[in-house]
Amino acid sequence: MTDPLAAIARTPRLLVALDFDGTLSPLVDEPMTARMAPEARTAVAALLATPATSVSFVSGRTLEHLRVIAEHDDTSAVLLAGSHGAEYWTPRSVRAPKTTGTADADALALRDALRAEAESAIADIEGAWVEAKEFGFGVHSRLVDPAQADQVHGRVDRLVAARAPGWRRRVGHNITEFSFRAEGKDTAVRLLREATEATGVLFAGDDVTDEDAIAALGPEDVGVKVGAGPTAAQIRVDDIAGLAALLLSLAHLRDADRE
Ligand SMILES: O=P(O)(O)OC[C@H]1O[C@H](O[C@H]2O[C@H](CO)[C@@H](O)[C@H](O)[C@H]2O)[C@H](O)[C@@H](O)[C@@H]1O
Repeated sequence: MTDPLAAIARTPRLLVALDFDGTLSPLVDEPMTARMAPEARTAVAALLATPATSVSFVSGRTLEHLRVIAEHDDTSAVLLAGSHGAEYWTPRSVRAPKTTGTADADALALRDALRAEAESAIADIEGAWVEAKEFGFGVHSRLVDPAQADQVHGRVDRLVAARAPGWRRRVGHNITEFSFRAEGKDTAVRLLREATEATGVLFAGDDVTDEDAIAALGPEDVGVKVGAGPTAAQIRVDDIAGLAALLLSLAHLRDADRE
């Protein structure tokens, strides 16, 4: 049987698309303090130094927040997809993907109103909080007594179902997210593939929302699941360190193929 890593290493133009939280960065209580693990940082740098290879972070984070936690600036070669594929940043050498979704004044007003209502709905539950996001918001329960977590998410689920039934709902690690934009990480991979003219994509992620991207990969691509849980990925690694080792191997294989 063909080794999927060795096969993708030989693709002429490679895109390595990586989820951020839980994949490159350990999960932490305060989301804005999340940073890439040192071994993940080393592996990303190795891939960026490899010919004909693009690296992208594909995150549910608002683009502005992703740039902070990824310690990313305008000199960076890493492409970014934020808000689950609704926002992009690319270096000057790569044409930025065009999205078709909108954010008109009515949608933004509803976002702000529902976020305030969600905050009121869970205000009595210790540790529960609402993260403001570009196209919606996220409801966090990481710091909530586990016996009350269902209540937190249930209250806001009912609120959004009644007031914004067309919004997209996503579940992740101790979070429920709501967005008036429908893009998913599958959209991100499609648009980034076009932008980078990639002939093959390796996507890695740890959470349910990453499965949108993994399920949409083609036969030439490779999906990597980080940690436990159901997946359509061909490869599973135990944790961030395991992924970093795999990415480093990919960089070495790709370099070796070119010698
Ligand atoms: O797509 P990702 O890069 O994995 O982002 C998904 C969400 O990540 C953040 O929440 C998660 O990480 C937090 C920091 O480690 C953690 O406190 C929280 O429990 C996790 O759900 C982020 O806050 C969300 O906006 C992202 O959508």
